[in-house]
Amino acid sequence: MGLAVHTDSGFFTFITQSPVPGLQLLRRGPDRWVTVPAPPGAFVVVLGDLFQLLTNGRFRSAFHRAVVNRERDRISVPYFLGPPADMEVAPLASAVQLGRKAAFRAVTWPEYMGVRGKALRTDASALALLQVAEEEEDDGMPVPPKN
Ligand SMILES: O=C(O)CCC(=O)C(=O)O
Ligand SMILES: [Fe+2]
Repeated sequence: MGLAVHTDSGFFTFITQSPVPGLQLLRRGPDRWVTVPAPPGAFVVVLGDLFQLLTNGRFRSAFHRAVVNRERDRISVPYFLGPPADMEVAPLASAVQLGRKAAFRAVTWPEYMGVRGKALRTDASALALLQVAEEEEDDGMPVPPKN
């Protein structure tokens, strides 16, 4: 089973993989897929959308995908770390520059998942739907690449 390009929802994802690589991260400018090595015992840490929201866009969630091959089985175990379900996540005051507005509205993780479902149906990104002002590094909301 492979996985189409996406960002994760929580703060961080910790992924451990069998020795068959398949996880790929998108590097920007120019866009290219980079295969993440899978040394035994290693965990890959992926930043998710709620971390981007929390840091007001200072840290960006990473587009990634998983590719598989017919020759060798690949197993990966992701652990999704995020806030408790009833906790509202909003941009940290210390991440918003003086005189600027928070770029995103506050959401809980379950509320974010609802927005993400809506985003999937409309081809938008969940973070774009939660955005209320421009991000500080104003190079626009990243657009997911085509697979
Ligand atoms: O299979 C992998 O290494 C990635 C899994 C993943 O991206 C996810 O479950 O969100
Ligand atoms: Fe993922």
